[in-house]
Amino acid sequence: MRFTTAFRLFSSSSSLPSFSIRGCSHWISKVAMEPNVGEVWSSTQVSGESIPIGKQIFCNRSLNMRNITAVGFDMDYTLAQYKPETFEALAYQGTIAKLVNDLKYPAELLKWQFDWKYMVRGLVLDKKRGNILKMDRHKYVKVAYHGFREMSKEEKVAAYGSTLIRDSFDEPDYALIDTLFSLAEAYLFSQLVDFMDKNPGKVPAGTDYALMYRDVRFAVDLCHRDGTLKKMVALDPGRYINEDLAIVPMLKMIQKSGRSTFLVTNSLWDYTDVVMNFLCGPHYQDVKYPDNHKWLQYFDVVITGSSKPGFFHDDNRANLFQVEPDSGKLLNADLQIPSPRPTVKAMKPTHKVYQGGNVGHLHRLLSIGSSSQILYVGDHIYGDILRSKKVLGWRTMLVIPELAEEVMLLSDSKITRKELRQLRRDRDHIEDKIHRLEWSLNFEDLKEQEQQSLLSELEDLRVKREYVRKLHQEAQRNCHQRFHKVWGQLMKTGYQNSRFAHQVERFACLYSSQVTNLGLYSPDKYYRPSEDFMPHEFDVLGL
Ligand SMILES: Nc1nc2c(ncn2[C@@H]2O[C@H](COP(=O)(O)O)[C@@H](O)[C@H]2O)c(=O)[nH]1
Ligand SMILES: [Mg+2]
Repeated sequence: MRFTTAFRLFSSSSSLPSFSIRGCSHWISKVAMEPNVGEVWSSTQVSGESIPIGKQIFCNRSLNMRNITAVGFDMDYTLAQYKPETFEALAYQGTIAKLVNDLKYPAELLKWQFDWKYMVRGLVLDKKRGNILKMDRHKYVKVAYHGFREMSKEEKVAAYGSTLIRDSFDEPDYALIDTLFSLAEAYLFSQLVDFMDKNPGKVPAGTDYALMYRDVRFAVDLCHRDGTLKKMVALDPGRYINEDLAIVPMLKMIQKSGRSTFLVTNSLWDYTDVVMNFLCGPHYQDVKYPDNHKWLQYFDVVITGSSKPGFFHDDNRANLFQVEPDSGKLLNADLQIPSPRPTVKAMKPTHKVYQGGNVGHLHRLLSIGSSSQILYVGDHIYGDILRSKKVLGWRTMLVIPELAEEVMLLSDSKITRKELRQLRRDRDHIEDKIHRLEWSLNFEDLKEQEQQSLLSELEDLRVKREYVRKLHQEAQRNCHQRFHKVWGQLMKTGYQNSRFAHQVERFACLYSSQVTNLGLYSPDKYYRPSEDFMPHEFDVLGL
């Protein structure tokens, strides 16, 4: 048997009192006694008969919950919704501090401010060119900024317009902003690009955009690993995480329906315990028992330090450790999980907290016969959703907090969108007319008078076309800016689905703004997708 420890988070620092898991109780009881500041992210109350649009669960691929026997959750940005204005700001400040103190960037960076609303998910950073891109589902770059300067159409075409060499826009030359954790680093990268362009002598010698990105990535990574973020969250979770009163009722509902529940998070045990204690209690009534890991009762299996997406790989040979919740000690657990025996229904394991391992371990711990019996809810397309669905065949639900606002704005933009579509049709109509006139003028045997009349009509139409083109462009810009001043609608780029939307469509069976929206539907719900339409069907059916 091998003993080691899970106390990486708090034990590495000397600047704050060194905590043990038991030691955390002093701030837990503080949290328990003092009301949490800030808004409640969601509650169990939904007024009215129907589910408000911002809380609905949308379905890409039909999913009958009756076939699901285990529901699993990611923790960070899924169950725990961080407040970007404090949490991402903390990551931003911590990263700058490391750039200045460890990597010798100029001290004036310490005065920089973070606009947490500027960056959005789904963007792509071009590390070499210092550009931030938004593209459509065909990977055509539609919006592009160099630092904070909008690129002209000509610049975009020069950098990304080649139709012969289609770029994949993937690592290593590009970085995907596919988790909310990346917003601060993307913003800082843009600031540094601007800064270097204006002050080439002020950055360390030999620095280019790609190197700057690497420095930022290194510093962000360190903030997540050395406790810069986690110690602060542990001291005052309510400052960084939205309280969510609907989590416990949702978990209870799933358990009551006879399904297993599990948690698979990349966070280590001590931090997981901090966050889950905050989300699930102990609350005020439990002040006497603040450190009892009460939240564990809502899960059958908890896997921390899972190293997703590697956790989902078949060839992952990571050892599985049992975690002793009170002490945080690790015990090698690989040998103690029974192999699956299809004829004998395995007993539920008495121990439930683990670290590491792989998906095979989890299936055995849950006695899962078929991977399609699992629904996993996460926030990260690559870390949580893509591999679990594509390779394992798990059913998936993606949490997209931005969706709540997006659907509200979408609903407000109905009239504008109708007008936009009409302008587009007008333009098409004029262009077709122009084509017919040009055809007649070129290929038909016309009399002089007829020719003059067609030429004059053609001239009028060309003026009209320009007028409608400008109207359409203006209306499109207004619509774009109503969603986000710079990047527009999360799920669209012009008339096409955005690259992010395309990924959601391909990899998430379900998607919704909050994990707790699951609690608003029957645990036996049959989720059905909406009908698909091809472009010709829109016209023929008048949609
Ligand atoms: N070392 C790094 N850790 C990171 C980074 N970005 C996020 N994180 C940490 O991952 C987990 C996510 O947990 P999950 O519940 O969503 O699986 C959390 O502990 C984050 O702090 C990073 O860039 N480097
Ligand atoms: Mg997560």
